[in-house]
Amino acid sequence: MSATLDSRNMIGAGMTTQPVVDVRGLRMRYGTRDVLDGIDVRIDRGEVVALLGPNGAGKTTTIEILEGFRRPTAGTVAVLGEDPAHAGDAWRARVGVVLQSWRDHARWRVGPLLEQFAELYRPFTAEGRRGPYDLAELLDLVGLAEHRGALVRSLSGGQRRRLDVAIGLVGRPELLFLDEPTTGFDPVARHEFHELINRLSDFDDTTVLLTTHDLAEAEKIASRILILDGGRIVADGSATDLARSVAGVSEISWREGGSRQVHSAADPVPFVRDLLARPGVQVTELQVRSQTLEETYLSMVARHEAAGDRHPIDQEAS
Ligand SMILES: Nc1ncnc2c1ncn2[C@@H]1O[C@H](COP(=O)(O)OP(=O)(O)OP(=O)(O)O)[C@@H](O)[C@H]1O
Repeated sequence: MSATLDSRNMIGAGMTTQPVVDVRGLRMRYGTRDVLDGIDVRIDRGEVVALLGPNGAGKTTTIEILEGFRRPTAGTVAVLGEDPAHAGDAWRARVGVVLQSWRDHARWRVGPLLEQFAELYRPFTAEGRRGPYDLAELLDLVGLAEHRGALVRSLSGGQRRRLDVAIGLVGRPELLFLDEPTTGFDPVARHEFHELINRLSDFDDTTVLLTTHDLAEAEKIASRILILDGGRIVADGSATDLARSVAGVSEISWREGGSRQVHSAADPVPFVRDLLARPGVQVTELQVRSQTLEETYLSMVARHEAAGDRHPIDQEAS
């Protein structure tokens, strides 16, 4: 083992590094269909990872396996050092889950419901862990302070989703799973949610794994992006890393002698340097626009579609 320990990976002073999520050779077959076809992923403490992919790519399946709600067909899965399929309540207390949708709790009021959940976590408050959130602090964090006494069924869709996030957070998890967390959020709620995720990872070192179809959201909050397609991870890196791996990533535009010019380059710096160094040419309105994650994503998925491995393998069809 290396003598220098990355502080993100440390479980506590003097303890060894351990990935928060360590998945090897993960396969999932539904009937005759291989939805996950050999996935290897390691996620370290404090990372905010967005899992992207087309509808049906297997994002929810992957997350449900990591949460311990689904057993994989093959592969090894360790989450916070344990196999989620066999981990007990003490492990579950360290993990927060926001599923795609909840349909129960409608007759509860927001405050008592969250207090009830907090009580479930209290017995698992270990030394060095702060235990569940205080209700007022939690309501404030998720923007529900004014709805403390409201019936759950009276909440709007976006408020209901904030409550889901609060339920996932109440035990102050070390690892938070969020499956399409911002569905139904208005732009203000979305912005506040992004700030909340940044705060959790920056100040509490919470590890976050989320799925989303909102690529601008992934670009904004995720330190790392995984793209799942055709049963495999086809891209893994920061939004900038991914953009760099797709040709012609930056668009340089400028005005010269009254006309507008546009050029694409993988690395815009040498091009801009040469452009500005040309004698007698006056360049104005110079702009360099990097490829957005949406453009990168579309290029990558199209590339895999063209390669013929877009869809999970259907054994019967082949
Ligand atoms: N319990 C199940 N039994 C059979 N097939 C299933 C089951 N759950 C999911 N699937 C199939 O597995 C594939 C992956 O589903 P999954 O929900 O994991 O995808 P996803 O990437 O989360 O999709 P979306 O973006 O639409 O939420 C889909 O083709 C789905 O129909």
